[in-house]
Amino acid sequence: MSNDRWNAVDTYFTDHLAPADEALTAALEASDAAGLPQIAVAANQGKLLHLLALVQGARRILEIGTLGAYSTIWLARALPSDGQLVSLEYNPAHAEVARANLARAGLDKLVEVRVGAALDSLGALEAEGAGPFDLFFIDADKVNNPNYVEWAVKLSRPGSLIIVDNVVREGAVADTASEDPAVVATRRMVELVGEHPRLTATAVQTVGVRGYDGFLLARVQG
Ligand SMILES: C[S@@+](CC[C@H](N)C(=O)[O-])C[C@H]1O[C@@H](n2cnc3c(N)ncnc32)[C@H](O)[C@@H]1O
Ligand SMILES: [Mg+2]
Repeated sequence: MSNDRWNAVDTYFTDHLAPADEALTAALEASDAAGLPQIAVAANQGKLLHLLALVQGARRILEIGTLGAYSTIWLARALPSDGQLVSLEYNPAHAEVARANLARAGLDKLVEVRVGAALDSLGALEAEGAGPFDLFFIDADKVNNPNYVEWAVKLSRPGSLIIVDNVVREGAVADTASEDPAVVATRRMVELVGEHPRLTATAVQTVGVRGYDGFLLARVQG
């Protein structure tokens, strides 16, 4: 089946179930204008994040990898008015675009974008006694995915959800011989999750406007 077919189906679903609005469109346009890479989640994936946060009744969300805050907007829109989302971003230029996009979306009071290497910010969050978070969206440098999952468990409560994006690596995740650091780390993360005594999880392959990919969903048990 061709990418054209995947795109057409994604567009059909998105038009009917996850239509763009002014703030989402403006966020993507501002991200493009600032030269950010076009690697945000697709609209229907953003809506899935939104729905997962709603189903979870999430009040506190931690995102690792902000880019222009497109996924952040979908997630933050599921929060109650006293909710909080912390999004960790390494690149100050990305964070600047993200903050402007969040302000335009009216979400700047709910969302804090923290600049720095996520591993440093996660340490700082723990030291501050932040958490527990109800939902984690991990979508940054893939080589650190095992570390990010460990941190998510540390900052979780029983029942927290952990979503890890882009786990398929164009199918290479099943390649035991791959030496690609992102693939090796993703495999380590999947196996860590599978063996973790406090996690129950699955992973799903997806196709669509972002090509062939997939995500992992885990729940922290008691
Ligand atoms: C795939 S993009 C995030 C996309 C965003 N979640 C969305 O779907 O709209 C990954 C982001 O992670 C950031 N990043 C890369 N390494 C990082 C690190 N060590 N700590 C924090 N952020 C990092 C990149 O600068 C980039 O903005
Ligand atoms: Mg992603």
